[in-house]
Formats: sequence, structure tokens, C-alpha cells
Amino acid sequence: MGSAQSAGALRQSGKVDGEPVLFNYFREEDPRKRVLAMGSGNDLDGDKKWTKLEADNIIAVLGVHAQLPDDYSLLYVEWPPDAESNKSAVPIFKKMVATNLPPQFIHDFTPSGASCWQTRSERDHKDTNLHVFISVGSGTGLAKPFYEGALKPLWEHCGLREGADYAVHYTTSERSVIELTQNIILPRANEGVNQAIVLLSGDGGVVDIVNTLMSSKRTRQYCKPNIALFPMGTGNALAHSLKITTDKTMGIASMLRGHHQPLPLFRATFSPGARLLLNEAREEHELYQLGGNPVIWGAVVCSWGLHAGLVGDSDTSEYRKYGAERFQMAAKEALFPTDGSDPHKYHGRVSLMKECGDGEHWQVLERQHHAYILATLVSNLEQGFTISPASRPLDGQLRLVQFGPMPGQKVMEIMGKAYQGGKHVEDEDVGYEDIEGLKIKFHEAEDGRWRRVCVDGKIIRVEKDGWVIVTKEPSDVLDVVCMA
Ligand SMILES: Nc1ncnc2c1ncn2[C@@H]1O[C@H](COP(=O)(O)OP(=O)(O)OP(=O)(O)O)[C@@H](O)[C@H]1O
Repeated sequence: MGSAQSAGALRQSGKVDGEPVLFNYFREEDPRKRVLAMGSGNDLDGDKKWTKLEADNIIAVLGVHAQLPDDYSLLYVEWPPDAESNKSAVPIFKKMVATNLPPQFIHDFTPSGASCWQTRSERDHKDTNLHVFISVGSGTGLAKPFYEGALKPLWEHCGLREGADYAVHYTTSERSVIELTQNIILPRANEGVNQAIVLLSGDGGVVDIVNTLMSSKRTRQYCKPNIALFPMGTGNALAHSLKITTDKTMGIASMLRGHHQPLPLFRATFSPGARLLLNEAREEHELYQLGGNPVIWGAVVCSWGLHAGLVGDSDTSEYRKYGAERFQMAAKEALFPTDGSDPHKYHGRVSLMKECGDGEHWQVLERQHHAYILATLVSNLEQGFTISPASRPLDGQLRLVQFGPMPGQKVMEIMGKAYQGGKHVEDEDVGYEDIEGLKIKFHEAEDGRWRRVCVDGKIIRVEKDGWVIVTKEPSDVLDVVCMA
């Protein structure tokens, strides 16, 4: 087989599924723009029909067998033709055996060997330690079709059998992810067993796993499970912020080619009367108690004001049908009340913990009324909504975005800039800074709606004269897999 370099492309003759082809690898500087073109036809120098495989759709290349060193399985996804307009579209797993691929291509798409599922699907115990959680209630219900069309066939190809080499768990209630974590993951993590969770859900699934692990007794042998995220919710803030969704494989490439790293967390500690709202706010639940106070942990966001209000208002099965649009629909209702008044002016005392040369200090915001108070560990709350442009994946830095009361139109203008790569933070009315912690003392006496706090999509209502303190969490309980 000959090999030659053409202008801008790495060219090499080889085979696809046994048929001769010419490979042309366009190795652009931007990894996302790379393309493998495959020219078919017996006459390798003559005219050809070219098939193109874009980097965004490529999952990985895996060696076929040690005795066939030139053969690789080229794994990729294919989307249905109507994917752009069809919100229910999911990618389908595809594969080909490619012989004599350009070496640079093999280099660019081969897993490093450190990815979660490879190491953790090796069985060292009577039970499997690779678990797929399928949250059927997340987002617009794509988790099950995605598993069936893409993940299951991928693992079949890799020789992993459902029920034997890995276990699949479908959610049956709001508490399913919590119970699976408590009953399956935690006991074995406490025995020191390596485990991987493949999570097909939105941010809600992550926060359930994190809180179950953080609020449980962990032994000295505790082995952090790792987690591969598949963005099946509406916001998917964590998956977008970890750049898991920058390609079109919906997390599969990250799972195979990523590395695992600790997931930074924050802790929100509340005054004693704070309650978690569930079932469209019809039920109130106690939070976990730590040192006599209710606490909840998060990996994404803790907010009060417009953000918490619109997450809470849109968390109904009616709104969920609209996917990520539900947030914008609820935002319109909050910003332009039907009686023509201005948006609510949230009343409370907000303090920021700042790092200074000689330690940490609390600074009080002068303003007593607010529209938007949001502390975050991540850059994006939705794919195109960059709430904190300075945040880098897993950097562990809490950042605060805040602004005071203003007319609905001006709020829309500011939030619109968040959809332009995070330009809202340049607006003179917006505060944006690194913080070590945040404290809010609520002065909202009347309506409990104005005392709702959002932690990673969960809504906590604080009692009259209550408070919340948000700080970075020093311990970590999970590793997350990503390529960033
Ligand atoms: N079978 C089920 N029955 C009832 N509730 C379910 C079921 N499966 C999942 N849920 C609940 O649905 C909610 C889905 O939340 P999740 O965060 O995964 O998705 P989302 O809210 O659409 O996305 P995001 O948080 O990314 O915006 C969770 O509260 C979860 O407990």
C-alpha cells in the first residue's frame, strides 16, 4: 500500500470493510473541522465517489486484533436527515473496519486508555461495576431511544453484554437515581470497588448522585465512582460546560476518549426552616442535616431571584414538553407581569466572601433589592447560554453574576447578551467576579415564591427571615469523564 501527502491532506490507500479505498485525511488545525474522506473504486488513481466522515461524528478508532495491526474499527454516529428540525432525533451507532488508515488519523481518534468504561468494565467482583442509569423522565424523553440506537450497539460491538458485563437501570420515579446510588453504588464504593456510572439524564441526575454520596457515610476505602454524562435533560449545564456536547456524538466520544477528573462541588447551607419543593411544589421535603442545618450540594449553580424563579415556575410536566424553551417562556412571564408592572424586586442582604491577601472577608452588597443573584461553578447553563465566560471546565472557581432591579426589557437585553458568548458580563449594570462564598439573608416577608433558591435545578424554599450560605466544598465524591 502506498502513502503520499497531498496539499492540505494526508492521503493513503487502504480498505473499508475489505473494499479498496483512498483515504484523504484533512487534518485542519481546529480538531472539530477535521474530515476523513474515503474515495471508493478499484482504480485508486482515477475518478472516485467520495464519502466524508466529519470529526464531529467520529466516536473513536479501536484496534481490531493484535494479529491484524493494520485493521481498525472506525466507530461513528449517523444522524437522521431531519435531525435539525426533529427534536426527537437521536444518533445511530455505525462502524466500519478500516485497513491502513493514515497514522495521524489513528493517533487523533484512539482512546488514551484511561477512559472510564474501559478500566471499570473489567470485572473484579461477582457483579458488574458498570452501570447505566436511564432517566426516562429527563428532558424530552430521549434517554431510552439514545441508549437503544447508539450506546447498546456500541457496547455490543465492544463485546459487552447488557445484564452480564453491564447493568441497565431505568428510572421509575423521581427517587430512582437516589435509590440506585444508595443501594448499588455506595455499598460497593465503600468496599473500595471501582465503578462507573453512565448517566443518561440532565443535571438533576448528577445532583441526586452527588447528594446521596455526600450525605452518606463513606469508609476509608471509599473509591470514587466515575461518571460519564450523556446530555438527556433540558439544560444539561454540566455536560455543555465540560464541552461534552461540542461534537455530535452526544457524549459517546467523551466517554471513550476522555479522562476522569474530580468534580468540584459547592455546599449550600440553609436556615432551619428551608424545605426542598417537589412534585411541582405540591410537596415539601426535609433536606439532609449537617451540623443542625439543612444542606444541599451542587456542581452547577446556586441562585436567587429571576433565575431561581424561572427554573421553579417552569418545572412542571406541561412546561417540560418544550425542552430548553421552557426557561425562556417562564422568563417572559416573570419579566412582563400581566398587570403591566415591573419584575419583582427581590429584597435581601447579600454578602460575598472574597479572598484577600490576608485571608477571607465578607463584603456586603450595598443594594438591598435585587433581580439576579447567581453563583456558579460552570460556564454554561444551556448550550448557547454562557452565564460565566471566564469559567473553565472543572476549574473549581465559584463566580458570581448579579444585577439589581430594572425593567423587563433591560433584563431581556442583558440576558440576550449571555447568548452571545457571555457578553452580559461586560454590561455596566452587571456584577461579575470570583468569590469564595455567598450569603443571602432574605427580607421577603410575604410570599414564599420570592424566597426560592435554585441549586442545580432543585428548588428550596427558605422560611421568613431565613438565610443561605454557599461555600466551596472541600471534599469530592465523584470523578467525571470529559475530554476538556
Ligand atoms: N420515571 C420517572 N418518573 C418520575 N420522575 C422521573 C422519572 N425519571 C426521571 N424523573 C425525574 O425527572 C427529573 C428530570 O430531571 P433532569 O435534571 O434529569 O432533567 P431536566 O430537568 O429535563 O434537565 P436539566 O436539569 O438538565 O435542565 C428529575 O427530577 C427526575 O427525578
